Amino acid sequence: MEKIIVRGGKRLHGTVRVEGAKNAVLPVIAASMLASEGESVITDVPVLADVYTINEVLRNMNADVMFDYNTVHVNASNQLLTEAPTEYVRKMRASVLVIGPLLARYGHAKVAMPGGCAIGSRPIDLHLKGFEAMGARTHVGNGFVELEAEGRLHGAKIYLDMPSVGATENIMMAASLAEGTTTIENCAKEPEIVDLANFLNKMGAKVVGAGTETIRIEGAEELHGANHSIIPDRIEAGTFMAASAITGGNVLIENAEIGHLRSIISKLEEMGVTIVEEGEGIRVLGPDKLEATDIKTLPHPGFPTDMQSQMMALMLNAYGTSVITETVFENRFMHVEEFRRMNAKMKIEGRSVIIEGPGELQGAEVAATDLRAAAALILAGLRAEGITRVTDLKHLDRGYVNFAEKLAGLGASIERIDANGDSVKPFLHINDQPGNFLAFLSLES
Ligand SMILES: CC(=O)N[C@H]1[C@@H](OP(=O)(O)OP(=O)(O)OC[C@H]2O[C@@H](n3ccc(=O)[nH]c3=O)[C@H](O)[C@@H]2O)O[C@H](CO)[C@@H](O)[C@@H]1O
Ligand SMILES: C=C(OP(=O)(O)O)C(=O)O
Repeated sequence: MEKIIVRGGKRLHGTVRVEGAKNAVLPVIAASMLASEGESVITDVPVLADVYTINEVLRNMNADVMFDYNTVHVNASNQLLTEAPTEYVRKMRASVLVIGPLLARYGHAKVAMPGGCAIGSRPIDLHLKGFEAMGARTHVGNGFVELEAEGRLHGAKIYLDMPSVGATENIMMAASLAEGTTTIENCAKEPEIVDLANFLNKMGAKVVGAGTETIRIEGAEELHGANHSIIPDRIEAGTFMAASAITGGNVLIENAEIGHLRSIISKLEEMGVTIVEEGEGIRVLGPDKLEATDIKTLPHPGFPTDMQSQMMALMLNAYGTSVITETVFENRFMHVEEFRRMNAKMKIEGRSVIIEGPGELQGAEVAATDLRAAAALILAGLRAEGITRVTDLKHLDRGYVNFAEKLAGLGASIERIDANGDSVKPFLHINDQPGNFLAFLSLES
């Protein structure tokens, strides 16, 4: 099993560049299946396990997909299969995003029911309600969800009980090819929603209002391939901001979009971190002493749940009492137990964690319980006394490109090793043709 070994105590300094956003590229690749003619060329694509997974999902449904360095080419003009391959759907929940495009284009989609995961039960009832309002019939059974529509989907007025990112994206994609106008009220407002809307519009769709509480989509007769470059990853940016802050460092984060990072910046400033906007990005200067603060995760523009565990690592080192309240997912505190192995003192009360800081974090062997927990444990290791070993790195590889390498480039004492204790080379992207996916997975932790 691969591990990341961190020796705490180094202040980070230098420059790091943020990749394209995982949570933007996955829906954009799914949306490329809506094009009945032409190729989509998607640039600034991060080389992540999740991107390989969605590419493989599309290939298994008969789309031509090529991943060359940071560019994905999709040609979906072939007749596509309407059943998504279960082995890949199981790897990644975002695979449910193929339902909207398939249903809109062919009136049929069958996908394995995504189960819960380490952060909560994560149902897809809001996606299904939206499709039903547009004329689809849904059948859930034997571990699958199957949707069928007679003829074209029709536009509908859809109100989401909560602003689900995935439901907003899935419904937006389906509505882009439906007959008539769809409105989605109380929709998600994340920057990744805006990025998807921009891509759909380049494909010939008519989507207005993305980034606000109501999106209006006028369905088009057909859509074509388009060129699109993916927005920077605000969660990767936030994670490196936290890394600089926790080590009292001085790091310039290039390609960070400040407008997407307001809630994170505001909390870091409350903790005594200095943030300076520079031409090339955002400079983050960590203080000698972090101050306690409180955080409540919320849909955008509130504080993102995907930064909750990284901020917890900071709070463990902050002076005073901090409280984190998680309102988006009902079970996103699995990392608390792992932090405790590092001597962290914290108490879970319902949906909140109370931290009396600063603790004296000690290095330990800890397991990444999910993607962001993996990053958070590494951040804690940067500040802990002694050596921290982080296992279960398959989670990390879903969402961070060469994370250990990038931190080492900033001066961290960090190394990724394999089961024999040999150093693992950073992942160099290979031209991703069918089959190379397995080469990537062989790097598996
Ligand atoms: C690939 C991707 O973009 N993933 C992001 C996306 O996940 P995802 O799209 O799955 O997250 P949602 O916004 O849909 O989920 C938010 C909440 O709504 C609930 N819900 C959602 C759909 C539904 O039909 N019914 C329902 O009850 C979920 O269980 C959760 O409690 O947004 C999350 C919230 O910002 C982020 O943490 C994930 O990183
Ligand atoms: C929860 C996350 O992703 P996903 O929805 O793909 O599990 C994440 O990016 O932190």
